[in-house]
Amino acid sequence: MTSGRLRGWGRGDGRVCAVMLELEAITMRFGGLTAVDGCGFSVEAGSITGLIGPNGAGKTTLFNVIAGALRPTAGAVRFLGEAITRLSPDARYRRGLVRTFQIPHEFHRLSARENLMLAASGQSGESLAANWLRWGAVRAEEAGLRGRADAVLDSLNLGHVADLPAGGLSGGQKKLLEIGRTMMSDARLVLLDEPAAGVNRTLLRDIEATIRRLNREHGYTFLLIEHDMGMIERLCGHVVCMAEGRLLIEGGFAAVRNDPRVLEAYLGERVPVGVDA
Ligand SMILES: Nc1ncnc2c1ncn2[C@@H]1O[C@H](COP(=O)(O)OP(=O)(O)OP(=O)(O)O)[C@@H](O)[C@H]1O
Repeated sequence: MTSGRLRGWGRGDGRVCAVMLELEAITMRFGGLTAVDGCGFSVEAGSITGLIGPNGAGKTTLFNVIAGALRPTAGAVRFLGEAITRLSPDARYRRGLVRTFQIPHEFHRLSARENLMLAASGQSGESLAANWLRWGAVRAEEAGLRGRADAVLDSLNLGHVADLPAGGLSGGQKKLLEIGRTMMSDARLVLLDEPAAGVNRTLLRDIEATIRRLNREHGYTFLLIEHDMGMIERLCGHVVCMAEGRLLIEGGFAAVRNDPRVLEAYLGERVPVGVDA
């Protein structure tokens, strides 16, 4: 069962880009350790692409390079046809490249609703001058944001925790809140880091349904790191497998699952669910 619907994105210059993200020979070294070693692949617009690989394969490091938290030692990142390797994480976020974290990064004292309102980029309430000069407009915008945050919370079945401090939510609810934050931004590509980790079965289904809905109805493209192969199989039309910093194989889930190199890469680890030993 795949999403994998191709959808081009207007680039603003009248052309349509079918490739959302291109990684060209990315290398990331930490001192003497090469965490990512000449890794390159593309993510198609409208796809849900899975990034798998054994522990230490370099997946999270690659996410950090894509999101701009790390400047690669070598290689280039292109987003919607534009080189973004030197852009800050903020500039990437404003272009619609949004990431979530394996361990959610909520503001734990703020309510779930306030966390979402903060995620909406570019509201005039952020500017002191705007607060003084256009008080009425700012208030109206805040009311609009509040309504949008409540609608997002409702759609994630989190309406009942809107006023609670985000720090008190369960692990799964925090993951949903992270996805909710992407819904408050103008996301085009969402990088999801282990959305299934530590989440119970019911919430896992909610998270999967949300990802599928955002992909189909809102046109979000997803690149997701996940060790839960059931989730990868159910969601991802395309799978990329890394090992020891390199691209090992990419393709449909079944082809990747049955590739002997993948089984060998996972040797010595718990063979992932869905991969026949
Ligand atoms: N900031 C850092 N400084 C030094 N080494 C690092 C740093 N970040 C990651 N590494 C190393 O780079 C390698 C790749 O780590 P990374 O976290 O990217 O792997 P991963 O595929 O995401 O693993 P996992 O599935 O276990 O989360 C590991 O050997 C790790 O110890």
